[in-house]
Formats: sequence, structure tokens, C-alpha cells
Amino acid sequence: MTRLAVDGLSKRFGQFDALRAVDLEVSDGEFLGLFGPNGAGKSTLIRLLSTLATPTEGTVLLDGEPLGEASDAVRGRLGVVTHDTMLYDDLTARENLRLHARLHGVDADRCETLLDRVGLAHRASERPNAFSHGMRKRLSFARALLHDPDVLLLDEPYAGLDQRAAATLSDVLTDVSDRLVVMATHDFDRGFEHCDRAVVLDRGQVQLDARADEYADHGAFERAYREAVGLEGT
Ligand SMILES: Nc1ncnc2c1ncn2[C@@H]1O[C@H](COP(=O)(O)OP(=O)(O)OP(=O)(O)O)[C@@H](O)[C@H]1O
Repeated sequence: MTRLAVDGLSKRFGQFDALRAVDLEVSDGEFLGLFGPNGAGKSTLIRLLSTLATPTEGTVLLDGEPLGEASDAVRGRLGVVTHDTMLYDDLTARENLRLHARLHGVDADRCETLLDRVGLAHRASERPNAFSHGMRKRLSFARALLHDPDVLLLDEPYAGLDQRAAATLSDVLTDVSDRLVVMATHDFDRGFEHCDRAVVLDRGQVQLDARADEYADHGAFERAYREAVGLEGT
């Protein structure tokens, strides 16, 4: 059973506390929607969970192993989509995936399957610098799934996607709902569609942590969100 344990996680930039002593435990099969206003600390948390940034204080454990000091094998259990798609612009879309496949010991055929899954099979020979933002996002999503990770960490995966791509992403997310997923989003509708647990961050702290089925629909959750971040009555 996969378990991500966040303990006392803080991130300071100069004098500013972007995250303040966050504690969270997330397990397999849990799809955690991470909500919060601009500047709440969502991306910072995703970057710390992804080992793309190091905490000022606190730890992240994946099945008891500190992620910060983790081996490539442990980090290989993570699939990550961040704002910065981190694609190699001097490689084609297919080569980007093949490189990732080689690094993770994945059969090259799976690259074709995923290119097709995200609707980029017909653009596979082009470099991502010729892609739109949404297409780059789709390619980074294919890369995140390529090695069949136990943990998916997604920062605003819907941002910049057209309706068709967003619908494809929703299907893909439904397919991986047995994994441990943490998804930061401003999209209540999409976020709520998938998550079974909703966490609201504001000013670097968890303001609400609830099971999604406590709310009748995403509108009810949105009201609880507004209260949690002090927007009630505005
Ligand atoms: N590299 C950095 N240097 C200084 N401050 C930073 C840095 N990265 C983030 N911050 C600050 O930390 C706070 C949290 O930022 P973060 O990007 O995590 O918020 P967010 O919840 O993801 O916001 P958004 O919804 O706008 O994407 C913000 O006030 C931001 O300005």
C-alpha cells in the first residue's frame, strides 16, 4: 500500500512563509483535490512533494522513506505535471517520451500508446517548441503516466486545455483513480468530479480537509471553500 506522509512541511522564501507546518497523509486510491486562492501555497506543496524543491522544515515520506534523500527508484514512483512542462525542446515529442521510457526501463511501444491517448500521435515527430501550451501540457501528462507511477502529482493539469483535451484528461484521470493522486486546481467542477478528498490551503496552511462526499455537489463544496478562505458574504 502506497502512503505519502507529510509532516510539519514548511517553505520560506526570504522572510515569507509560503507553507507553514503542513501535515497530511494520503494513501492509495485517494484522489486529493488541492484547492486555494492565488498564492495559497498549492504549487509550492506540489513542488515539494515532487522533490522539485526542498523544504525549509519538515519531511515528506513515501512508504516511510524520506523523499528528499530518495533514490531514483523511489522518485521513479512519482508522475508529475507542473506549470513548467519541463520538456526537451531539442527533441521531438516522441523522443521526449522515449528518453523518459529508457530512463524508467519502459517499453518504447508504450510511448505510442500514450501519444495516442493524449491525442498527439499525429504530431509525434514535431518538437514541443512548435506546440501550443495545451499540447505541451498533454505531452507532459503522457510523460507523467508513461512509467505507470504509484503517485501522481498534478499542478493545474486542466489549465490551457481545450474542451476536448480536458475531456480526454478527465477520462485518463478516471483510469488512474486507484492510484494516489494529488491535484491542485482552481477548477471546482473538474476538481470535484474526481476527488474523494478536498483540501483547502490558504496562506500556507490547511484550512479545510474533508471527504468530498460530505458535500452534495461542487456548489456546496464551493460554499465551504469560501468560508474556509474568508470569502463568505463577498
Ligand atoms: N521562488 C519563489 N520565490 C519567492 N516567493 C515565492 C516563490 N515561489 C512561490 N513564492 C510565493 O509563495 C506563495 C505561494 O505560491 P504558490 O505558487 O505556491 O501559490 P499557488 O497556491 O500555487 O498560487 P496560484 O493559484 O496563483 O498558482 C506566493 O506568495 C508566491 O509569491
